[in-house]
Amino acid sequence: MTPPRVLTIAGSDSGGGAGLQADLRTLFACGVHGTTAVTAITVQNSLGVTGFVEIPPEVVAAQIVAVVTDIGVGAAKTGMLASAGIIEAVADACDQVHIGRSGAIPFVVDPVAASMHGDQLLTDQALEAVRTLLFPRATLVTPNLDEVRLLTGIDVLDRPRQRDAAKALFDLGPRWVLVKGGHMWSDPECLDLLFDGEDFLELPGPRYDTKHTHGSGDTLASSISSRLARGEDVPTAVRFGKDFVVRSVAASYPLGAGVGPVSPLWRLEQA
Ligand SMILES: Nc1ncnc2c1ncn2[C@@H]1O[C@H](COP(=O)(O)OP(=O)(O)OP(=O)(O)O)[C@@H](O)[C@H]1O
Ligand SMILES: Cc1ncc(COP(=O)(O)O)c(N)n1
Repeated sequence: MTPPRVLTIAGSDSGGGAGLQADLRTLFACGVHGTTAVTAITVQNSLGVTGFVEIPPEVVAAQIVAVVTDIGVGAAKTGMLASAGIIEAVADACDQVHIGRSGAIPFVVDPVAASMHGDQLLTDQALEAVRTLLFPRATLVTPNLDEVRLLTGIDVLDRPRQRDAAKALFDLGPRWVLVKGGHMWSDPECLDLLFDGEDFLELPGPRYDTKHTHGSGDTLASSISSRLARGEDVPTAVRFGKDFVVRSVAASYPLGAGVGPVSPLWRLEQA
């Protein structure tokens, strides 16, 4: 039987820890067929990103239309989008194939701005395109605290500010906001906060003492997308994703001389 399908619109990480490689690994472990619209090719290893080339915007758009019109899609997610030109092309292509709030297909926007080493993966000019073109189309946005600061100017240092940030992000137009708490270094837990414009849902989790968390954001957004593609509602899919990423951080491993990746392989070992 054909499994559910999820489209990831993301960059390639040559080290295999994050980006579309992490997405495909996670989708496979979640029993979903993953398709890709590649946005950029990074030169990357466990020590960081030393460069990237962008894929021409029209080629990114053509990949989206090609896979959705033939293979179909139950949910789509974004990762690294690199430039305003690519974001504009993604927004147009998504409208064309009914991905996002105006269409029927759930759209998870992970507004990746930088790698965990601090290497920039999105131009400064593109932030405005994320705000005005992507957020209003999104079913769910999943920023980390650095991305929250870039998008809203709010420096989240504690849980009350995390709530303020969720409200400010909701005002940009997404249906749901998930403010991830992995970068709230003073917190002994990793608390992610889901907001629908009225109610908050707290998703507490442990903070494992490991530096090997490369790809945790991609793993979270992809595992959530895998459940949205099965027709689950957002809170149910987000609860699944949080549990999935926590287990994947617990199963992370060292790789190279720097930061190793989280691993969704625990799920296959359980099968
Ligand atoms: N050390 C940790 N132990 C357990 N869970 C973690 C840890 N670090 C992050 N997480 C969880 O992983 C997910 C991603 O969190 P984070 O806030 O780090 O996003 P991110 O910066 O986009 O991830 P990354 O840049 O590492 O891909 C969240 O659900 C967060 O709570
Ligand atoms: C191609 C690509 N996409 C996303 C990330 C973010 O992942 P992380 O924050 O773990 O470095 C990355 N490093 N590379």
